[in-house]
Amino acid sequence: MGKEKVAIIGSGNWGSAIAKLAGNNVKKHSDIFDDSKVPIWVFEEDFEGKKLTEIINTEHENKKYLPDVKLSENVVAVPDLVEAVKGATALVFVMPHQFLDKCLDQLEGKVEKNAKAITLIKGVGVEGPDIHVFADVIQERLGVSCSALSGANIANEVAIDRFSETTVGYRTEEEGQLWQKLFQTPNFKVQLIDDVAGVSLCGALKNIVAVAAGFIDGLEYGNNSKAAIMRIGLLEMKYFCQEFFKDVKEESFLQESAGVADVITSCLGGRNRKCAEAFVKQKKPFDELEKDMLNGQKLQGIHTAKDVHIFLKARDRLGAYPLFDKVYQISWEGLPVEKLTEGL
Ligand SMILES: NC(=O)c1ccc[n+]([C@@H]2O[C@H](COP(=O)([O-])OP(=O)(O)OC[C@H]3O[C@@H](n4cnc5c(N)ncnc54)[C@H](O)[C@@H]3O)[C@@H](O)[C@H]2O)c1
Ligand SMILES: O=P(O)(O)OC[C@H](O)CO
Repeated sequence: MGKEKVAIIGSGNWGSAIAKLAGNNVKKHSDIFDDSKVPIWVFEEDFEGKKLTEIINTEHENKKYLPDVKLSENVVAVPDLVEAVKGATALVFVMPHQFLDKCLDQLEGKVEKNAKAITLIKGVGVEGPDIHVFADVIQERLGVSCSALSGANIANEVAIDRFSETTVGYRTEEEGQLWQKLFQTPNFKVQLIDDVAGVSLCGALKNIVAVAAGFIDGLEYGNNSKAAIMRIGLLEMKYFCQEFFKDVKEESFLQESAGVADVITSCLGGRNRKCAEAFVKQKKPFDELEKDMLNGQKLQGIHTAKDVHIFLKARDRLGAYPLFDKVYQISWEGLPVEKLTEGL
C-alpha cells in the first residue's frame, strides 16, 4: 500500500493551526505519510495587497487567520478545491460549517475511491425534523469513511503548543490510529473513542452553551451564574444526544475533551462567548459584531442555535431544551437577554 497523502480543506484559524501540526507530523511519520507536500485549500482573498495563498506559500504563515505562527514548508496553499484534494487519501475537513455544503457540491465524484476523511467542523446539518452530524454527511456524499475530531481546542493556544487534549470519534480503530498519528504531539493529546456522533454533537452543541455564557458575561452576573449555565448546558447536550442519537456513548460527555472540557474552554475563552458578551454590552446584531471583532473568522454558535431550534420545533420538543431555546430567542428573535435564566 502506498503512503497516505493528506489534504486539508479549510484554512481559517483552526484550519491553519491543524495544518501546522499535520505538516510537522507527516515528517515525523514519513513511513506512513507522504511528507513532501500537505496541500491546504484556501478560499482565495487579498490580504495586505497580496493573495493569501501567495503569503502562505512564501512566508509560511497564514497572516490573516493565524498570524505569528510558522507553518512547515511542506504545507502548500492551493486556491482550487478540486486541485487541493487530487490524489489525497486522508482528507481533513476544517472550515466554518456554513461553507461545507458548497464544498461538497464541488468535491462529489472528485475524491480518491480509497480516501478516508475526518471532520473538525463544529455544527449540525438540519432539514426540518431531520438532523445529521457532518461526518455522516461527508461520508454519504463523498462515499468515504469519515471520523470526527473535537475537543477543548482554542486554535491560537494549540498553535503555540500549549498543553491541550482532543477527542477523535473514529469509524474504525485503524482509522482512529491514523488520525492520532497525524495530529498528536507531546502537547496535543489525541484520545480515541468509538463515538462519531457523540464527539460531533458535543462540538456543535457546546457552541450554543458558549453563547449563553457570553450573555451571562455581558449581563455581569458573575461566576456562579456562568457555572450554572455550563452545568445546564452540558445536561441539555447530553439529553439531546441521547434522545436523538441512540448510540452516543456516556463517556463522551464527562471523560472526553470533546464533552465537558470543551464546554469549559468555550465558555471561558471562545469567540462565541466573546461576541455574545459584546451583543449584550454593545447592543449590535451578531453579523455586525462578527465583522467588527473577528477579522474574517466566523461564529458557529448562533447558527447552530437556529438549526437546533428548527429541528426541535419540527419535532415538537422545544420545551425540553429551555437553554438552547433561550439562546435562539435572544440571538434571533429579540427576546430581552435578561430572560435568559428565567425558567431554567
Ligand atoms: N478557531 C478555533 O479555535 C476552533 C477550534 C476548534 C474547532 N473549530 C471549528 O473549526 C471550524 C473552522 O473554524 P476556523 O477557525 O478554521 O475558521 P474561521 O472561523 O477562522 O473562518 C475563516 C475561514 O472561513 C473561510 N471562508 C470565508 N468565506 C468563505 C466562503 N464563502 N467559502 C468558503 N470559505 C470561506 C475563510 O477563507 C477562512 O478560511 C469551525 O466549525 C469551528 O467551530 C475552531
Ligand atoms: O472560538 P469558538 O467559540 O468558536 O470555540 C473554539 C473551539 O471550538 C474551542 O474548542
